[in-house]
Amino acid sequence: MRRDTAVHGAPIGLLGGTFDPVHHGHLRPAIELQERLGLAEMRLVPGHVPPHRRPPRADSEQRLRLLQYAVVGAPGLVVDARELRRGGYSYTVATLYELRAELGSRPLCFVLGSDAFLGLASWYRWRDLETLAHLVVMRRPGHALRLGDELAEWTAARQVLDPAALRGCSSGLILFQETTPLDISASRIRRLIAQGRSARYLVPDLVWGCIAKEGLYGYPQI
Ligand SMILES: Nc1ncnc2c1ncn2[C@@H]1O[C@H](COP(=O)(O)OP(=O)(O)OP(=O)(O)O)[C@@H](O)[C@H]1O
Ligand SMILES: O=C(O)c1ccc[n+]([C@@H]2O[C@H](COP(=O)([O-])O)[C@@H](O)[C@H]2O)c1
Repeated sequence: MRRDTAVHGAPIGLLGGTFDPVHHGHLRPAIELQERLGLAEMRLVPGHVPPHRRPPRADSEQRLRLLQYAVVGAPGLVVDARELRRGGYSYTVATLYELRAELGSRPLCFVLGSDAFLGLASWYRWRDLETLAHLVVMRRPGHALRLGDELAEWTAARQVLDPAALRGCSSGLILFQETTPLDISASRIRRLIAQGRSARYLVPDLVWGCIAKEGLYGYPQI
């Protein structure tokens, strides 16, 4: 934990994901947290090969393009493609080590949905994460937060209720946050498109346009 380190600069938020494709369920909570937590920016960090799931349907360049369309006109949201450049499995701990080396003592807030948080104890070197970043957990509709004993105990020792606490140290705290509940998932979007149905308004219009233009996820090409 780095609770005693002097910190410099406003916190930076990191929302890691497969983003296959990015959707409003990522973007609206991301911008709410960026504003509420006073983050200098919220970086969307697409993974290359996800460690804990099947490979994405769209390739890395396609998912990156969709993300770049998604953040047009949203100055608080930034795309950070380091995991795509690094290649291989996208272990969060490796990404956070890189960022910590670049950003010194600045608070880092790794944001994840409650579904991802439930699996935290299976992540690669998960106990190192607290030495590198705070964790901010957004409640995801349809995913009750029933933690196993080990994760519940670990969480209780680190949880804070006041978002301002994250600004006072570089890493090591856990904050749960309510964001606008949007029951949207990338898998549902992929399923809709594969069935020849519309996923419009679940994603930004520019993202939908790119999916259609590039024929992603089985979108019919005329
Ligand atoms: N609707 C949502 N509300 C809150 N958090 C979300 C939502 N959708 C995704 N997240 C969170 O965003 C991060 C990246 O999610 P990811 O890219 O895997 O999207 P997904 O919709 O969960 O994809 P899939 O359906 O393919 O599993 C994860 O931490 C996930 O919990
Ligand atoms: O580092 C790990 O072992 C690890 C295991 C599972 C998920 N993650 C990260 O958690 C984030 C959300 O994952 P996902 O599968 O919901 O897109 C994303 O940044 C993943 O790289 C990381």
